[in-house]
Amino acid sequence: MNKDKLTCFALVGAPNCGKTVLFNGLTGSNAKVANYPGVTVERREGLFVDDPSVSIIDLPGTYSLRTTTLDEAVARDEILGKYGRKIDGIIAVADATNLRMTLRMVLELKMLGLPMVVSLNLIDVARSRGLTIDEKKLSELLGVPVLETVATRKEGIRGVKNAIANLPQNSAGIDSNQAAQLLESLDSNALYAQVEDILAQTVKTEMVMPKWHQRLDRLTLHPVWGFVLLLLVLLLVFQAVYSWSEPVMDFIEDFFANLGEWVATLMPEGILQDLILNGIIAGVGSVLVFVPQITILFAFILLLEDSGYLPRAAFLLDNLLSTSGLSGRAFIPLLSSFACAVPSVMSARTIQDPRERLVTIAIAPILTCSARLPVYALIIGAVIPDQTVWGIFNLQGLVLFGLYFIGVFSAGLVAYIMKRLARRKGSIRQFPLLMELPTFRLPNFRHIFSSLWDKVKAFLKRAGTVIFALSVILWALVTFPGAPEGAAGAAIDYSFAGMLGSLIQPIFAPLGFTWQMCIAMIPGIAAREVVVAALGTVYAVGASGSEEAIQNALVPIVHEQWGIPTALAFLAWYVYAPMCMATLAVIKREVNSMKKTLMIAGYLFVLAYIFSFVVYQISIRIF
Ligand SMILES: Nc1nc2c(ncn2[C@@H]2O[C@H](COP(=O)(O)OP(=O)(O)OP(=O)(O)O)[C@@H](O)[C@H]2O)c(=O)[nH]1
Ligand SMILES: [Mg+2]
Repeated sequence: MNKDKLTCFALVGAPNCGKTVLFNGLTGSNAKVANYPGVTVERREGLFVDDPSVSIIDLPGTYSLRTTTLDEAVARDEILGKYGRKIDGIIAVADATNLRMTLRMVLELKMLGLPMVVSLNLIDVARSRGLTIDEKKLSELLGVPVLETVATRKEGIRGVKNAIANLPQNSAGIDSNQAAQLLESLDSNALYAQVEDILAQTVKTEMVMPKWHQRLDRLTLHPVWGFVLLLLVLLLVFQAVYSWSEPVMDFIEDFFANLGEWVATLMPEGILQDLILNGIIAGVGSVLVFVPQITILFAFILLLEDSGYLPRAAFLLDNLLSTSGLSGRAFIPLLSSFACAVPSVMSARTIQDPRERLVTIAIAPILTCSARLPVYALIIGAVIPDQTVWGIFNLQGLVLFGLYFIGVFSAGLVAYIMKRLARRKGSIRQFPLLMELPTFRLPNFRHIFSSLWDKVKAFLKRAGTVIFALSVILWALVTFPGAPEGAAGAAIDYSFAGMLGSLIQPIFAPLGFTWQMCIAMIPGIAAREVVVAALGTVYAVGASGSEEAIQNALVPIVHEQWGIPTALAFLAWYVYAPMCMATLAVIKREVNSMKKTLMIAGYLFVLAYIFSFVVYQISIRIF
């Protein structure tokens, strides 16, 4: 269908009131949802399930149409039709637990004169806290349909769908200049008075927070115990990533070893067998082994996101972050970089101050993303003994925690240095952290399982596509051309990859990197976890017999061939290495400057080199 002919309805409302859950329900999409403000930062469009001639647009949350941050501006501009799309109507989502905050926006929207329905969402939470709202009266006062909904349980969605179907489909729209002027001329005091008046007539009882909620709030925001709790939570996550994943990882490893042996008995020796065994199984298998760890990490991130704990941690860290020139506002974008730097760089749009936003974007790639987990896990598995320390901690888990900590610490340090530089230029402005604290909620397990499955599926899909393809290409590069007749060295030395590796290796020799590592780092530019797959392929082909290659998983190879200093230097390299095309591309898009992007990539590269060099030089003297 021609896009211009679609009727467009936009979902508008305060942050964290459930717009995206509703959007997913109305369009059958699965956009990201989490329990903190500022999750959606870009517009997203989907077709209405009941009527494909209607398009629904999900927008970032905004408290008012007069806005300050980039993500909020997206919402306002969309409504005003500045993106060239006329909006035919508004689905306003109101947070029933916090009507005061939401109503002002609803009134502003009403002034624009667009057809509108109001979804009074989170009504389950409001009720459980003893709040009663007279929905009929509210609808009467606002002059638009108001429907109670529990978006997460799809309650009341039918009503919203019907109301949408009954909206006039081709409204005249609004004149964006006129609307902008109208918004400018609004009298805030009069609006507030109107909100209070509506509240007085519709809200019958006060909301009482349950005791457990108050206690949990006090604990999580406590200046000392709050930190202890945060530390314990993080420690638990890394311990779990290690200890809980072990049995499944062993199982997957065995599975690929058996698969390899089985394939070897099925096929005659030769080039095809070599491709399947050493190219595909060694490459893809060595990455798939990490699925359990990634799953556990994501499960924890999702749990933390859904419970309402994260923004409290942001408040706790506001002071600490401010010493480095950032505010608690940077916390959530930065936290999401533990999953991946790409959404993290995008969610920096919620930061008002442009400089703070740039700094946040610049340090996001230092924080350990989940694609680095396989690299860390491989090397830790090879050089750090699997011991219990102080009775409860797994040493490998502790080292992993340490690596994450180095990431966090370095990010803080870099931000601090950037702040000093900025101050010299006299351009620092700090906005206090003003963020709505969402209420704690029992995580919605259906949502967690389905999001988790989406993430795991995405990882598997990458293994089946990008990683598969790169493994095959790399296999070809390490296999051809074959060794000349009567050659003395190993065949791989004469291959294209061998030649390329020896060419690059001198640059990395001071860091103790072998040429195999240099080769593996090249496809790793596409995505960090590919490094592990590439190492799998390079070492499998390099091994003398295919039998040996199948049985030798990567861990013992690294253990025997690299030596501790090289392994540690490689770990150090990956703490900073800017080698991820997707991140650089999104940084380029968000900062909109090639120069800044190159500067960010450059400083990360230099840091990686220096840190790795220092680690190598120190450890060859120790080990
Ligand atoms: N109990 C309950 N939880 C809900 C309801 N609607 C949404 N949620 C939860 O509220 C949180 C926020 O939902 P989102 O859909 O991400 O909110 P949003 O309005 O899109 O937020 P932003 O994109 O940040 O503006 C999530 O944790 C949802 O699971 C509801 O009706 N009842
Ligand atoms: Mg959203």
